[in-house]
Amino acid sequence: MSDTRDTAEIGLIGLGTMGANLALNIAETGHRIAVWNRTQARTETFVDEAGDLAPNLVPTASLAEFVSAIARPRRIILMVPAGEAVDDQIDALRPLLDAGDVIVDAGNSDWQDTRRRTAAAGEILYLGLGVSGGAEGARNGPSMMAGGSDRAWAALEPVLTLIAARFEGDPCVARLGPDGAGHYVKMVHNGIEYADMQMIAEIYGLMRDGMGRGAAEVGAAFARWNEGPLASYLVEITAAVARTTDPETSRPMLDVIADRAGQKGTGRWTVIDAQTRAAPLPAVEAAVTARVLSGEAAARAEGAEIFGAAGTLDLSDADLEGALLAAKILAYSQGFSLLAAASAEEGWDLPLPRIAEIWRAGCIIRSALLDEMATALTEVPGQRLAFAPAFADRLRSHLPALRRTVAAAVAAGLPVPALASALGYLDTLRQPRGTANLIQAQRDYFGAHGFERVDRPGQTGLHGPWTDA
Ligand SMILES: NC(=O)C1=CN([C@@H]2O[C@H](COP(=O)(O)OP(=O)(O)OC[C@H]3O[C@@H](n4cnc5c(N)ncnc54)[C@H](OP(=O)(O)O)[C@@H]3O)[C@@H](O)[C@H]2O)C=CC1
Ligand SMILES: O=C(CO)[C@H](O)[C@H](O)COP(=O)(O)O
Repeated sequence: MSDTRDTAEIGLIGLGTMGANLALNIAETGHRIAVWNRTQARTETFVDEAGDLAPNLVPTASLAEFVSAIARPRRIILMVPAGEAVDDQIDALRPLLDAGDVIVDAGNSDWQDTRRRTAAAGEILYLGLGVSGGAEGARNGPSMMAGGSDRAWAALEPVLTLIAARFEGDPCVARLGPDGAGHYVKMVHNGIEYADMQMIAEIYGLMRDGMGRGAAEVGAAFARWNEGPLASYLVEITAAVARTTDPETSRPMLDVIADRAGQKGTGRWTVIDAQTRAAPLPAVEAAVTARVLSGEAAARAEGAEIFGAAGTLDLSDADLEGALLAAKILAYSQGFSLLAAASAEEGWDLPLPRIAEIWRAGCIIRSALLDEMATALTEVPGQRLAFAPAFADRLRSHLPALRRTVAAAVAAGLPVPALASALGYLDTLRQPRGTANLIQAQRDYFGAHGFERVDRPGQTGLHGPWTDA
């Protein structure tokens, strides 16, 4: 390739689904961007197909050429799979970089890896950047959650602001805290995404299996709901996929796709992290479990043989819409509660209203509700979103629909684990005297674990006068 020294303002490594689109997005802002990909043929195809944007791309054939093509201080975005690939890429880059250069990890890295890499970066600056929006978002405007030092952020803020999605002119990007804070928020975003997708899938299952509706009818219902308070990217794409026909068989696409969902890890990480902080997200747990059980096709077939088929449902569209809305609010509320817990524990001071704001456009969980959530989180900082007056009102209106839907599904034997868990979460939070007194009695009975009495608050380690069972 020709001499490219210092000809680019920024660089990007990893021209896969996200990296290629992000590079084109940056090129479109007028920035010249150097690109390098492990498999060189991909770089060549990428530039060949870049059309009018090709003059702003600086293809490079080696890592050394890539680094020398970028003006100093260098800004280098990594868009490669999380884990070993990121460490390997940093190790390969490090000897080629100078103090003050910035590495940006824009993949879905584990936030603790980002914390470790930030600490090890020395004179190289490090920014952990959660990017949401899939291929379309990366190309036309993602939502981005940054974690790192002020210096690292200052180096990237101008270009990230230019490429970000905008909600009424407000760019959907922010520095949310130091080191792993950005990747942490992206992880929780993905946890909410899992719950949102699972709840939508459960509503689809009720329509398909309990109400005998075909994919086109399902698509029409989601399209209608997307005009109301449920308006969101995930509801919109659900309507689109349900209405798509397989060109090979002329059957609905949904009917030809195997019912086995994959996962890369962020949902599972969210659940594990939440449990370690005693800030559980049952709706996300249910969604992760459902993805795992979706892989148990043989067991599900055997279960159907042993226990028989599910029954039918008598529910209105209004019930299904209200159920999805209430459960969705509860899932987002659980996510924000986890962010609040992590913020306090890690000393991050996460700006929860700003997080809701930068999720209003560009990201996979964007939803009409997020603008209202940003306001609610500003008005009642630290409060559970579900208890904020605007959302408590919405929940009071739609909980009867969620109850009718869950009750009917349970009675018919149709699985609604995420919808039911959202309801169980709220019902637990509205039970002034819970049932953990019995748990404590049992623990004391079998293991002398002790309990506290209601009439002697603060005095712990008391034991019961248990007799043999
Ligand atoms: N797809 C999505 O919707 C989203 C993905 N992400 C995250 O973005 C990151 C990239 O994802 P995506 O673009 O989908 O992935 P792809 O699989 O499409 O692309 C991966 C890219 O990384 C390169 N790569 C893979 N392994 C290595 C390695 N060991 N060393 C150097 N380069 C490597 C590949 O190069 P090669 O051509 O040689 O294989 C390719 O360019 C991931 O962390 C993902 O979780 C974040 C948000 C959304
Ligand atoms: O980050 C994303 C969206 O926000 C990625 O698409 C991610 O891969 C989704 O997670 P999973 O693959 O586990 O479904």
